[in-house]
Amino acid sequence: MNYSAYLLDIEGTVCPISFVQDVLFPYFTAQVPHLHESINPNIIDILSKFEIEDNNELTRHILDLVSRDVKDPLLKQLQGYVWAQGYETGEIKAPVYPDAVDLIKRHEGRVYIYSSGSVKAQKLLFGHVQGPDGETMDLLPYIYGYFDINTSGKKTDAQSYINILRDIKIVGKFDSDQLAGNILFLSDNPLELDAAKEAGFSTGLAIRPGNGPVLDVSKYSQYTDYSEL
Ligand SMILES: CSCCC(=O)C(=O)COP(=O)(O)O
Ligand SMILES: [Mg+2]
Repeated sequence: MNYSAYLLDIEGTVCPISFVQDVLFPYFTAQVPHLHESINPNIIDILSKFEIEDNNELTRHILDLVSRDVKDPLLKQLQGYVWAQGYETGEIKAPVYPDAVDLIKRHEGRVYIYSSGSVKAQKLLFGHVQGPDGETMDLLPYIYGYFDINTSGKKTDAQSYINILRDIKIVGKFDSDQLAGNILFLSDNPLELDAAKEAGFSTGLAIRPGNGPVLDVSKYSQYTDYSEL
C-alpha cells in the first residue's frame, strides 16, 4: 500500500531504545545538578516553570522524572536544550536504523515526526545522524514537519492525532480531501498505535531488538524493517 504521508515515532521506531536510555538520558542527568548555574535564558526560563525554589529539591524532582521516564512537557523541553551541546560538540550522534534512513529519504517531503521528545530535540537528532562511515548525516531536508507533546498532546490520546492531521493538512503537501487512513503512523508502543487508529490513521508496529513486549501482537501490522514501505 502506498501512503500519502508517514508519521514516525523516534525511540524504538527509527532508533534503538538503548540510544535514548543509555546515551541521551545519562548525558542529561549528568548535567542536571549544574543546571541552576546555567546562563542560557531558555534553560533559566524552563527551570523557573517547575516552580521549585530550592536547587537540591529541583534537581531531585527532575532526576526522579527521568528515572520514571515521565513524558513531562517541561522536562522534554529542558532535555532539548541540554542535548544541544552534546550534538554540537560531536559527543552525541544518533544511530538511526539504515532502513529508517532509506524510508525517510525515499519519501522526502512526506515524512513527519511525532515524539515525546521536544521538536528541538527531534531536529537535533535528525540533524546529527551517525553515517555508515562514521560521518554525520543531516536528514532534516527530507522531513516535512515535527510534532511533540507540547504542539499536539499526549501520544496515547486519539485527539493528538486529530490535531496532527489538521496541521498536516494546513502545512503539508497533503490534499485536504485525503483521509487519516492515508497516513501511516509507525511506533513501538501499542497504546500510541491504538490512539492513532481511533483517530483513523493506518498504523504499523515497529519490531526491533530491545523493544518492549507487546501482548496482543497479532492485532498490528508488524515491521521488522521498513524496506517494503
Ligand atoms: C527526540 S529524541 C528523545 C526521545 C525522548 O525523549 C523520548 O521520550 C522518546 O519518546 P518517543 O515518543 O520517541 O518514544
Ligand atoms: Mg517509541
